[in-house]
Parts: sequence; structure tokens; C-alpha cells
Amino acid sequence: MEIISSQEDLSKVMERSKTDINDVIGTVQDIINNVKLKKNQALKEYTKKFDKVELNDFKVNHEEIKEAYENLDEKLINSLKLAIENIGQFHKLQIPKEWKVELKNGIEAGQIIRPINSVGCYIPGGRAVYPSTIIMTVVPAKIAGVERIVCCSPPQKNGKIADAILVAADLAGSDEIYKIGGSQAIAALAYGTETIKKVEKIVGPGNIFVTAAKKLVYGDTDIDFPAGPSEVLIIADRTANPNFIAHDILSQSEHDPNASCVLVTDDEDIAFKTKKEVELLCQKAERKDVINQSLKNHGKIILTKEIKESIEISNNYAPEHLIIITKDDEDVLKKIKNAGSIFLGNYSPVAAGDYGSGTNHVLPTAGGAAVYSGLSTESFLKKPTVQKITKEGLESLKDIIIPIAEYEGFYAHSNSVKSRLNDLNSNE
Ligand SMILES: NC(=O)c1ccc[n+]([C@@H]2O[C@H](COP(=O)([O-])OP(=O)(O)OC[C@H]3O[C@@H](n4cnc5c(N)ncnc54)[C@H](O)[C@@H]3O)[C@@H](O)[C@H]2O)c1
Ligand SMILES: N[C@H](CO)Cc1c[nH]c[nH+]1
Ligand SMILES: [Zn+2]
Repeated sequence: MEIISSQEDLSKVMERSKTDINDVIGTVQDIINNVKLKKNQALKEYTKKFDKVELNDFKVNHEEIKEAYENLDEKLINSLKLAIENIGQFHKLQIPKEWKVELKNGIEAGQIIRPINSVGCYIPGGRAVYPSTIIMTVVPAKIAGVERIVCCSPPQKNGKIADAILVAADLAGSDEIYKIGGSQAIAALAYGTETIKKVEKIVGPGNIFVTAAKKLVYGDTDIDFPAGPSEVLIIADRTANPNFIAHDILSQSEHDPNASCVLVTDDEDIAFKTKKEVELLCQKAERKDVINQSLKNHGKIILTKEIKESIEISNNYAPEHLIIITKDDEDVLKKIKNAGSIFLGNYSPVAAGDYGSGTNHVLPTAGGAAVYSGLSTESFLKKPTVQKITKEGLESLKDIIIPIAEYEGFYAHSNSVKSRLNDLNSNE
């Protein structure tokens, strides 16, 4: 990892993988157009091309789910159950309240909560399998009360979806699972095919092809937000442990060659020690190729003059995951404006949020944290407003509604009030 001073041009660091999406947008649009046109036939062709398997039937059946349970280690099933429990506990607390108040005499207003009817959860499956992502998407959808929860994930070389994904989907309460990945899965969920009925909203993470596809179908269907290649930014001072930081850097870089990992520190010693630790860990890492590519392209250590500057850089970067390891992490937290999910202190690795402390791991990337929050129970809910007004209440509103409506030239609006107050002829 290169160490650069905060005085240098940081635009390349800020950019991370954004440009890569633009590189694939043409290819992805072609895939979407083809799926719209040729439906299942296009899915078959792309599955053969990208996942290297020939499938005639994309839907996972009960027999396959039963087999997955039989194949899976009891210990792993138990871990999935524990994760579902913690994630369920956290996400139940995110259910917004229904409420109503009397705003003025005779004017009662409030909000009610209703679930989205159908959602598609994209579960990545290219470079790794993600049973954890099934839990992160299906559990909040279920808690929100979504009626039809559809999951799509790329098939493995044997034409199946990994056992742990099927078991996690079943335990979490998914209704349908399809063996389709990449942009073609997003297109199928957005526009429907002979086999898959279209959904109202698509959520879940994926590589640049998946993220580009979600951006392109947005408008025809709703999406959560761009949740692309993983990122971590660490704000550290001299109290941080360079070995822990290095492990966190590797843990996000191992997802994807496009993953981005940035350490921002005001301590030169921490910068050099972390660089060394990363180099040592890389040598014996399992997913060496991916990690090396990711760190070469998007791995940086930025040396700042003071913590204030580290915070400013982090706020501009708006990372997916932010780790704060400083003498007073709560004080730094107060100054954080943009981050998907925040981890405080030496003992809060991103892996805790990735798998089962309770928070969601589907988070905005590429600067999206400046405007989006991560996936939550609210992502699957709508909040219609409701009002009930008495004749007296309406009387008290007439001096607001009538003049403004008539200024806008909307006399039917104005008359809808006047007629109720037996005032229709007053201006005529
Ligand atoms: N931000 C988040 O919340 C979050 C959470 C988990 C994972 N992730 C990210 O999800 C991603 C998972 O990526 P992955 O690749 O392992 O799985 P994936 O399922 O996202 O992508 C695999 C699919 O990509 C398509 N594809 C591959 N090469 C292609 C090409 N040349 N042209 C068109 N399509 C192509 C194929 O259809 C393949 O099935 C990683 O980037 C990881 O960092 C993000
Ligand atoms: N770190 C990923 C989000 O960027 C989530 C994940 C799933 N499995 C492991 N990690
Ligand atoms: Zn991760």
C-alpha cells in the first residue's frame, strides 16, 4: 500500500471504483435489452456465457432445499440461526411507528406503515458465496411484512446454488429462489420473464455489473442504492493497533479487485507499521490474487497533519464502512457526517457487522453514503400520511388554501374547499 501525504492530490483516492461502472454500462445495457426481449432464452445464454453452466430450469425446488439441509454442517446451520436472531433483533427496532396527532382544532393527521408487496434480493455469487447476504436482505423484508420475497444468485459450476445460501434463504423466509446472477438477474427481476414475475423493488449488493444494472433499471422498478465493491476507511491515531487495522484492510480487499481500503492517520509510526503488517499478511493470505489487485488499485494510506484533517477526508470520501480507532472515538463520531456503517475502537472489526452483530451489511458504496443509509427494515416499508378534518378544521385552513390555490390558478382546488364550507358563490 502506498503512503501519501494529505497535501498531495487525493482525487484518485476519492474516485475509487466509480469510473469502472461507466466502463461496463454499455455491456450491461445490452444484457438488459436482451433479457427484456428474449426473456428466459436470454437468461439461458448469459448463464452459459458468464457462469459456465447450461440450465433449463432456474427455479430452486423443495428437493434442492431439503438436500442442502442434509449436506450442510450442523455447526454452520447453527451459526446462520444465531445470525438471523441477532439481525432480527436489531431490525425489529427499526420498524417506524404509526402515529396521529391533532395538529389544530379539527385537523387530525398522522402516518401509517405499509410494506412493499414484492422485492427481489440479489445475492452475490461470483468470486464468493454469500449466505450472510441472504440473511441481511430477507430478514428485514420479512420483518417489514413483504408478501413476496424473491432471491436470485448465480449458479455454481455444478448448476446449483450453494447449500448455505439455500438453507439461509429457507431459514430467513424467502419465498422463491432463482439460479441467475449478474446484470441478467437484475433485468429479470425488473421486467419479468416466463418464469420470474417482476418485482417492485430490487435490493442487495453485487459487483460492478450488478450495480450498473440496478442503476439502469431504476425508474422501471425501485432499487435500494448502489451497493458495489466493498470499501473500508479507517481513521486511526497512535492508540490504534496496526495489526488489527491490517486485518480489517485485508478483510474488505478480499471481496473484489475493485474493493477500496484506505487508512487515514495522523501518526507516521502507525502508517509505516500498518503498511508493513499488510505486506506480511498479504504473503500468507488465502485470496492473495484478489487482495493484491485490490490494494494495488485502490489501497492507500494517507498521512495527515492532525485528526481534524483525517475526519474531513473521511467525510469527503463517505466510506461504506468507517472504523474509528482513536483515543476518543465517541468524540470523533460526533464529527462524522457520511458513512454507511461505523465501527468504534480496537475490538469492532467490520466482520462483526458483516456476519451477525445485528446491523446490516448491505451498504452504500462509491460515495453513496453521503446521501443513502444502508439497507434497513424501512427499505421495505412505505409511510402513507393520513388526515381527517372536520368542517371547523377546514374553516381554519381556508385562508391558507384558497388564496394560494387561486394564485396558482387552480380554482378547482379552491372550490373543493369553498363547496364544503357552503362558500362557493362568495367570489362570484
Ligand atoms: N456494498 C455492499 O453492501 C456489499 C455487500 C456484500 C458484497 N459486496 C460486493 O459484492 C460483490 C460480489 O461480486 P462477485 O463478482 O463475487 O459476485 P456477483 O454475483 O455480484 O457477480 C457475478 C456475476 O457477474 C456477472 N459478470 C461477471 N463478469 C462479467 C462480464 N465480463 N460481463 C457481464 N457480466 C459479468 C456474471 O453474470 C456473474 O454471475 C463484490 O464486489 C463485493 O465487494 C458489496
Ligand atoms: N463486507 C461486505 C459488505 O461490503 C459484506 C460481507 C458479506 N460477507 C462478508 N462480508
Ligand atoms: Zn466483508
